[in-house]
Amino acid sequence: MPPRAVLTDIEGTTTAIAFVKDGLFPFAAEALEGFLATHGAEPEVAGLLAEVRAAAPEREPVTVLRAWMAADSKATPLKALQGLIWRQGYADGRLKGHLWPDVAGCLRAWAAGGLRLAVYSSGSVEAQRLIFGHSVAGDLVPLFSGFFDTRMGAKRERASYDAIAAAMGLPPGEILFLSDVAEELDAAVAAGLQGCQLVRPEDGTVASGRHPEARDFPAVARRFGLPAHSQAG
Ligand SMILES: CSCCC(=O)C(=O)COP(=O)(O)O
Ligand SMILES: [Mg+2]
Repeated sequence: MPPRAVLTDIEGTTTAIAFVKDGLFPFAAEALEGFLATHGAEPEVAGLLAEVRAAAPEREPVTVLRAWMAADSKATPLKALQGLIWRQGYADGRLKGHLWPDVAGCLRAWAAGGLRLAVYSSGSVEAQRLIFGHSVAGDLVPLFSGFFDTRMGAKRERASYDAIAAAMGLPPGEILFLSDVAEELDAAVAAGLQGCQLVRPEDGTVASGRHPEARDFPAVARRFGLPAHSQAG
């Protein structure tokens, strides 16, 4: 059945892994203490620090956050704080959201063709809106009708995809999930979604052999009968 909606991952799927690991993560790491000193008492930040304390009550929150960063943990309060720190960098132009050149044209063509588009990333909803809102291809946020992060559950858990399909109001089988990570696709397919692994050799991703594969978004379109991408980018 041709998909009626596309749910996409970000890192490794729409966006270079290097942009996240060598750009976004160090930006947040360098700014962490200064950000907490300036904004730590604000309700949103204080609430996230309370979540950190609840997760690891025996240590200082900043120590826990540093350990999570070092481990590339997908802990929800860390991802939310990173999103808040990146906001300033996108606003003043120090950050520009990377997208592979094949991505924006396809997203525009798919939305114009009537597909519903949504994002599911370990990056917070704020971070998702920032990367697509300040992308190298312009503001793509209006193309999306849903943004989902780890508040829906972990990306390798089937229940997260059950919850996202319910939130999108579509039968799971009508949603195509795109990711570079086979374990995320395993969970999505277990929930009944269709899945396709983005295997971008220039990003170092490796095919699992367990899912349909595509090297870029036009190849996804060909494989799943989606509208062809626009040359306008
Ligand atoms: C929203 S851009 C930052 C992505 C991020 O923080 C991350 O941990 C990567 O997660 P993804 O689920 O997009 O692979
Ligand atoms: Mg990914």
